[in-house]
Amino acid sequence: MSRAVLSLGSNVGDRLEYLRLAARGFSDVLVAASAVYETAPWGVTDQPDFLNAVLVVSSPEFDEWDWLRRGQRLEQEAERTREQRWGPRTLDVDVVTVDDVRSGDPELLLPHPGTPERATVLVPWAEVEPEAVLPGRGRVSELCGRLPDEEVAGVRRCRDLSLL
Ligand SMILES: Nc1ncnc2c1ncn2[C@@H]1O[C@H](COP(=O)(O)OP(=O)(O)OP(=O)(O)O)[C@@H](O)[C@H]1O
Ligand SMILES: Nc1nc2c(c(=O)[nH]1)N=C(CO)CN2
Repeated sequence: MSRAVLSLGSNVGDRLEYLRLAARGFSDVLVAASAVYETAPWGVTDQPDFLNAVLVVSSPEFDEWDWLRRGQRLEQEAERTREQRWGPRTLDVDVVTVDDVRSGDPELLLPHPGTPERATVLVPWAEVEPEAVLPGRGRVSELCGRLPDEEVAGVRRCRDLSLL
């Protein structure tokens, strides 16, 4: 049995359709889906804005590697290519947490190390799980509160779009 938090991102092509492809790919194990957010790019800033969202998923059969593999299969379905670190992509599925699992394996770092600094993950996650805790780092809502205002403001909820 495991429960995972997944971050979805897209900034190439039909961004909403790619996020929906991912949501459909997890529909059998879906617990909750956030709203869709339009977000300013971080890392490589000279690229189009992203759509981001978070899924909470749970399955009696899955371990952390199963979540990673299913996400990677969906990235392939979205014809994702790997050209540049932090560069444009049709679909990114990151495993943010799996229960309290800690992993230093470079193929699956858990919790995902970028999480405390990424408003694009923390804001949608706090929306679906207001009491959530990032293992070892504290409450997600408090981590959000520590980010610079302009980063949080760069994560804009799209009221006219929905994942499901
Ligand atoms: N928690 C994780 N979730 C998803 N992939 C991970 C995780 N930890 C390590 N990886 C590994 O990261 C590798 C590269 O992933 P990817 O190209 O999506 O990185 P990125 O999205 O550009 O950067 P970042 O991981 O900082 O968001 C994959 O081969 C995958 O095995
Ligand atoms: N706003 C935003 N910026 C990014 C994102 C993302 O999901 N959202 N993902 C990246 C590579 O993982 C690089 N930059």
